[in-house]
Amino acid sequence: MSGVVIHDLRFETGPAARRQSIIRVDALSLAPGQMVSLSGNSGSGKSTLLYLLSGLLVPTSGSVVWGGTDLTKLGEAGRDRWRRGNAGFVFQGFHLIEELSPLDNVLAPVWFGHLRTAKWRKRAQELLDRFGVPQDRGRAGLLSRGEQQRVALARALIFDPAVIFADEPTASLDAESARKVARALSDLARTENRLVIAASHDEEMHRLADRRIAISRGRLSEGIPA
Ligand SMILES: Nc1ncnc2c1ncn2[C@@H]1O[C@H](COP(=O)(O)OP(=O)(O)OP(=O)(O)O)[C@@H](O)[C@H]1O
Repeated sequence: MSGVVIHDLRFETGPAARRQSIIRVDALSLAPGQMVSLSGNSGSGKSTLLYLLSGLLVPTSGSVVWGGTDLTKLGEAGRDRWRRGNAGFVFQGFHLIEELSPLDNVLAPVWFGHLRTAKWRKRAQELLDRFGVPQDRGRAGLLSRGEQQRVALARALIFDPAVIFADEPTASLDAESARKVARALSDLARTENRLVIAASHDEEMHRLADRRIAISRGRLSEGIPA
């Protein structure tokens, strides 16, 4: 995976007479091995850009090319396939199945993909160990919020994705847990050559980022976040 190259990306909403530009990026490329943070006020377009980059949203025009694959040329099934093979997701609200154990949460993508659990169990355990998640407390809902987000990180990594999309990954955590998650994301980029793209309001995330992109009303600028 050689990162992403974007050209003339536009995302607009509303009827023709009242067209509203939500995202407008003339050119941008993001290389692997980096954590890229997206900052900006609420409603500036951070999540929309993540969705466009991951093919969850289709732009009005423009291209999003990942290592030669233009997501905008693929249908929904093709984009799903690309995500399964290449992308992991981390969200502010964890999106765990609280009734299941941490291990079963990490294995959930394996079940949804109709793959053999036995083959993935060891990797799931190793990922939980790596992030220091206790596995002796029953269901995931009983873990602290920081631990829950680390389970979500382990789950995002189960298929060894080249890119991780994180939407406000530290927003609902206390300062210490937030620092741990921010450092883990930065490590995943720098030491494992993944591309981490994180929308965040958290200064620590921006401080640890290799590239900082500020968004204001859907337009990007690089450097010190707003
Ligand atoms: N499909 C859509 N139709 C209409 N408006 C949309 C659509 N998608 C996004 N928007 C608008 O685009 C703007 C950007 O939203 P987005 O969620 O990307 O902002 P954000 O920077 O992630 O905000 P926050 O920090 O609050 O999560 C908002 O005004 C939102 O209402």
